Amino acid sequence: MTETPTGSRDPDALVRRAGKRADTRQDQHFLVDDRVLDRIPEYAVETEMDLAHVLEIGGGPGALTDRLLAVADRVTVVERDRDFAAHLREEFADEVADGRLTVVEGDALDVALPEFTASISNLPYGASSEIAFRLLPHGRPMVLMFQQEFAERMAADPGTDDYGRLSVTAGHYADVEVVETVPKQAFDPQPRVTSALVRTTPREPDYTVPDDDFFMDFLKAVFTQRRKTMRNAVRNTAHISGLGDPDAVVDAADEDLLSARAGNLAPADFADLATLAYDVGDPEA
Ligand SMILES: C[S@@+](CC[C@H](N)C(=O)[O-])C[C@H]1O[C@@H](n2cnc3c(N)ncnc32)[C@H](O)[C@@H]1O
Repeated sequence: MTETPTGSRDPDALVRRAGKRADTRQDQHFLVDDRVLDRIPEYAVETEMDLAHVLEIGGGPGALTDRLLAVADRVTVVERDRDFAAHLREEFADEVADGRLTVVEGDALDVALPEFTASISNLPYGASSEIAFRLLPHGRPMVLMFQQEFAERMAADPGTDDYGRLSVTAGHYADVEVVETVPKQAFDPQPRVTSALVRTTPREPDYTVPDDDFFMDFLKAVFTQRRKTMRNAVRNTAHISGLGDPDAVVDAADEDLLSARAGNLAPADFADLATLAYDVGDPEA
């Protein structure tokens, strides 16, 4: 335990007190740059995120946990590594005793998640996509660290090289912005690639879809063949192939969409086509 006030623990000292070498096969790359660590909660505070109960995935030695405890009423941290989970309980024993910190030892893809008001995490990159798509449907604002390339694809606009299925699926749940790129040197051990912080602001989509699962399947099918026109992209996909049938009755607006390529369509366009596919395709096929 330490007497250091919450929010100013030295990240290197935390790593030493954790008494464990980072295992990069477990995605253990720890943030050791105080300036980056201090800015992360700021991205939440400046947009007035509700910090009543912050969920952190992957606490590690606890440098970010420490910053979160300084701004949040309550924090739950999920950590898969048993030794780091034990270290977090010891390092923040006062906050655990006060009920301000809960340490859940387990895999973020499996454990029951608490009701949280925001998530702020430096994600394990090996599972960052799965974890993000487990969190996004909760409809809470988030500040998350990803590999830069992934972050840029998530935030990309239609018509850009980075725009793809990831942009549309993430954008289905939230507005996504890259707020900062983070160099490798901010971590120890350093990851192989540059990182980036993403802020997500949940919103209801400005379109409707037949159902979310069908929409996600539809996007997967059309982006697998992103260089083809939509009509050709759906032709070999059994349950939506009715849409690619030249005899299918579609109105002029949808005809235009079917002649376009996925990379140039906006989310609302995909929603229109998914609705049409739902109506003309054979869901049993
Ligand atoms: C990139 S480190 C971040 C650690 C710390 N938050 C920081 O910023 O320095 C990711 C952490 O997630 C943990 N982790 C890896 N995979 C996990 C999973 N599937 N579920 C929960 N924690 C995981 C690792 O043990 C590691 O402590």
